[in-house]
Amino acid sequence: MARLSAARYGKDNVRVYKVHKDEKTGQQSVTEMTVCCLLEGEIDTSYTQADNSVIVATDSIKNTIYIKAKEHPVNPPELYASILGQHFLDKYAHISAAHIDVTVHRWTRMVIDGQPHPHSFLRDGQETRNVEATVTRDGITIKSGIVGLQVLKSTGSAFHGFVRDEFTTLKETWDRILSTDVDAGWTWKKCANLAAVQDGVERFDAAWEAARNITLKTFAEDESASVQNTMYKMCEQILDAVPETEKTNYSLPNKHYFEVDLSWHKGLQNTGKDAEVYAPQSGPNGLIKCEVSRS
Ligand SMILES: O=c1[nH]c(=O)c2[nH]c(=O)[nH]c2[nH]1
Repeated sequence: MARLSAARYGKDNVRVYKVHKDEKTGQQSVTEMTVCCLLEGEIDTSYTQADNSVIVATDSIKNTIYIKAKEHPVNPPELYASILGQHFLDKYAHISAAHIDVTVHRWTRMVIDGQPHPHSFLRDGQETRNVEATVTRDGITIKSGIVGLQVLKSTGSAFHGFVRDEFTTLKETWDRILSTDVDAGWTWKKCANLAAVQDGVERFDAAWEAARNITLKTFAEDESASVQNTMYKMCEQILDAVPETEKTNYSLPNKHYFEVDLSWHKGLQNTGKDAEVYAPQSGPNGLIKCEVSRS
């Protein structure tokens, strides 16, 4: 016997752009995001009995994403995701959960001749601001984050004292390059309803800015003993800075840069204290993850 033990469906990769035109100043602001919206509920018969009467078509879900972006603010993304998810619960009695993922892409205002340009923007990096909201009739859980923020420090990182045995070839180092693509998240205490998300809505932008600043400052200033220890310090500070969060997490690849021994060529010294030219590695890479909660 088979049993449908989990099911959700919806539209993924819905790309949305919204412009805000300030009539007074003539300044325009833009937001570009990619949205995924998946629904759960009493939809089992659509899988098990070909009963399409319980299906809100994924095409209609896509339309709803655009309509809600028109009717409501898309910033902060935590609010837009909550509004969008709440719509599906309010509209369809048989839907019990809406899972909304929003990925916001960077469009940073250009500065031309020292002045912020009123309507021109540049993509300054692949970094995105990410939100995962799960809306149910019991409340709204939101996880916010940063993905794809690429950073490198050319010194101020060590790695020694690790297990040495018959499997070990890595040398200990007191000075190495540290580089990663930051994937950071912070999970908010559950909101009872949409009004609770809206109440003090500025906390979402403030938390994103704090988390980003903490990440960069700690990465730059920490005399890193390991990726593990540096990311833990970041997590602790985010929990301190954003009291409405219950846990925080990082997932950091350790992007290796190998020294190149060039001594075979006319005795060129390029290792240890003489290292200047390195070979960046595309893989394999370390991958270090953690989640830190309030005790
Ligand atoms: O910061 C690090 N953590 C590790 O677990 C590890 N493992 C490794 O080979 N290099 C590093 N660096």
